[in-house]
Amino acid sequence: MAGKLIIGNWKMNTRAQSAQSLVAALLADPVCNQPWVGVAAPAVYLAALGAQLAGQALQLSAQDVSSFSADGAFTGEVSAAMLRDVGCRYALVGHSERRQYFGEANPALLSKMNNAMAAGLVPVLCVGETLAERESGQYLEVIFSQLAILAEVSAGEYVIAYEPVWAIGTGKVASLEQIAEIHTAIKTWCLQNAKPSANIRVLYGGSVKAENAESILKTENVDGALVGGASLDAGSFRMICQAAGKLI
Ligand SMILES: O=C(CO)COP(=O)(O)O
Repeated sequence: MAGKLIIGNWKMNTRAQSAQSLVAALLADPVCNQPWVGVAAPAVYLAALGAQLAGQALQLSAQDVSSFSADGAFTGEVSAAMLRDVGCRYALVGHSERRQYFGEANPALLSKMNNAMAAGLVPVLCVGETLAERESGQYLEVIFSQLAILAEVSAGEYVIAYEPVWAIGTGKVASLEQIAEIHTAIKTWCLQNAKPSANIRVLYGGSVKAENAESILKTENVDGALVGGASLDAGSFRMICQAAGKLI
């Protein structure tokens, strides 16, 4: 499938009713009910949304996946097989909020990537530098060290999302030059170092909105977007999908 991939990351938002209403609005809209559009919903709502999305084009994503794969005594964990069982196609891995608040780091993230792919999910590995790392000029080293697990993953399909931490939820968007630089560097790094993926797609995330989506999506080596806040509003998300749809 050529073209863009748009995933809305709802983070820790919605309730059962509002989650189902949001999905119902997206399903009723041919601009959004597309196989290249997905929603990453809270784990507790995935089963209901999976049932709602059965047979539809719109895809379901988890926001995380366990680093443990076998069923067993791992209290609180949700395995890749469980996510697949309720209809997920994607799982975010290593979102900066998971790295920041839950101490997630490369060894566990490698297991998450492998478990997701083994279960038939497409993991979306999130990478990105903090403001301090950008200002110190070390941002490429930081991103390459986060990508390093891709040299070790089992071969399979995965997606990468570049989300500069300083652009998440802040309204500060990376410039198109900054985005092009990093996306090109990520693809070059992957070609040289990563296990081959079916096709390497790099999404941009960080304050993507209806107003800036088209210019970001047109930028060199940007294969889609991971949308936070704007994905909670069907109208805003629709405009982002519309911008992507024009570029397919
Ligand atoms: O973290 C993000 C998506 O995963 C980006 O969030 P915002 O679009 O709210 O900045």
